[in-house]
Amino acid sequence: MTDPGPPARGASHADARAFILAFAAHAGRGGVGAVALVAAGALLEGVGLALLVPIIGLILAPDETGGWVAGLIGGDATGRLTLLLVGFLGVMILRALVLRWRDLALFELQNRFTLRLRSNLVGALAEAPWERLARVEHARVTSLLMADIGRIGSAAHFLVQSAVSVAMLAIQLLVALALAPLFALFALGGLAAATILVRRASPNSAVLGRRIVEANRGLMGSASGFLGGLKASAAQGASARFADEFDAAQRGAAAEQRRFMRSQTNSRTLLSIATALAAAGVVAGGVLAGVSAPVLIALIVIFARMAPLAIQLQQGAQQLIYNGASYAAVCAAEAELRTDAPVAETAEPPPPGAILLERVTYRHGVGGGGVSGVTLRIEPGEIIGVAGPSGGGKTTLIDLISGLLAPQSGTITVGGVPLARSGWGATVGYVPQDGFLFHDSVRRNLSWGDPGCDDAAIHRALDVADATALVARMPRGLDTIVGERGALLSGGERQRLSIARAVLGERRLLILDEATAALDPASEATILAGLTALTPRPVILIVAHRAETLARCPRVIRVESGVVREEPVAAPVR
Ligand SMILES: Nc1ncnc2c1ncn2[C@@H]1O[C@H](COP(=O)(O)OP(=O)(O)OP(=O)(O)O)[C@@H](O)[C@H]1O
Repeated sequence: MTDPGPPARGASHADARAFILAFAAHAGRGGVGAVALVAAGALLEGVGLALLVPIIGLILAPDETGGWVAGLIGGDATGRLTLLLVGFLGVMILRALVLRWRDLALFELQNRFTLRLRSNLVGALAEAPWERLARVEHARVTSLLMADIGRIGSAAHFLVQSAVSVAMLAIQLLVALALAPLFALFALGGLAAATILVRRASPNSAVLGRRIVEANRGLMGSASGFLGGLKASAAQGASARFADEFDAAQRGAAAEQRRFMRSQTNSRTLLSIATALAAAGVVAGGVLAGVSAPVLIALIVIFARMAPLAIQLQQGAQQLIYNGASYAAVCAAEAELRTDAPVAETAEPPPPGAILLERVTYRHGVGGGGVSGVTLRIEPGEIIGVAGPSGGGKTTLIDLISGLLAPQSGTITVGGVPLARSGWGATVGYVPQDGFLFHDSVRRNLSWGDPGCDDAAIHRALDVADATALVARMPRGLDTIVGERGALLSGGERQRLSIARAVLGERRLLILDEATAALDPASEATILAGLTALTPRPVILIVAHRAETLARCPRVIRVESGVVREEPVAAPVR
């Protein structure tokens, strides 16, 4: 996921169009039901408005007979008025119920749309090949998942509200046309002219929308950069600089939002004035043309209802275009993560047997580092030290063996079967140098590696990792919270808990990537002895720079300049 670059000044409404099409496709049959409810709500609104004319007529002139009401209902004026009011009430109650169902149905559509977008993006992250995942900017993902999908939710809300407004406006216009066609057309023309004027006067909402996507990302980047290096920032007195940077990013984002808000409020003010003028024109014209009082009052009621709807429609369209930029950003990120290359996936772990690399080459796209022509056979249960200078290719080799990277040429098989990521991945335990603990209890941190495990299994794993005494000393034992990234523990303690987590579950490959570097030699020896005693014992790959760590391995390979060779072993494992 690389930077899409600054927004173009001439950004069109393509983002919003793509969003509307996607939303319509997503809505499917549920959308048809919602549209039917929108139409029914609008129809009932129209019936209610149409009933106003005879009701007002009967109130103003109860003695006048005639009209379709008398023909249809008959009886005296009071009886007719009572019946009309009951009918009006019935229509309004039904309308209220239909609007309730409509709003629930529309909410469901909106909600499912954003849920699906979020799941798709997370799914793309989960399925992305490691080489793409390694390039992902965390702040961008956080910003997409939170800020942008939130904005897409708003866009979906404005889209459905706009659909409702269009339906309501259409029916009100029909009623107005039936009552006084000339005045209705006049009011419509006035509104259309005002809308065009407003559009011309507003800045490009699509451009503003793209800018706010960037601004939010900057904000998230600033926060995650600081939180990622919390200790270094505090120790080096950089916290104040972070606060300044964050403030600047925040002010940038607020300025973009303010620009959009100004444009929204300006257009709302213009439209409010235009609709007031149109209403005044209708009343003045109606009086001059001698339109009857009931019709005039009904027209005023209708226009009073149309004006806010027209404003809502215009504002909704602006919001839609503004927030459509977030939809484009989420789609772009998902497309970058997904690959067309077929990935060898199977839920089945490979059969027992040796791990075999034959003439395996992998070169990273940028810089060309990696490994070349590696041929290596690893028997089940072997313990192998992986040595070599920094940048020599150790991690690349480990990532190939764990299935994170697929060879660009050559083959990797396990038990004679080509490596497939998911089935093999579930049997791999990986411990990085800095451990990896999240802000939760020891128990939850450990069982993350094997969700179904019980406390007895956790205690066995703690034994292997020489961490039983450590957890016993903790104030709440397995329920003790370890802090964000294990900040409440020492480096060595973090490593021990990470090792305990990695050995939980049935592992066939255990990778310790500088995972004992923060431990004293005695603890390291205890842990390696515990790992050696595991039954069945997984293949254990120990990436290390320390000679004494490598000296504990019965076999050592050296990875240098991307080439792998066997290293003479100095001492047997103890
Ligand atoms: N994702 C990547 N994109 C581009 N180049 C990479 C990537 N990962 C590693 N490299 C390059 O590949 C080469 C081998 O890196 P690798 O991480 O495998 O070395 P290493 O032996 O594990 O180093 P260290 O001991 O410092 O961790 C290096 O030149 C490195 O810069």
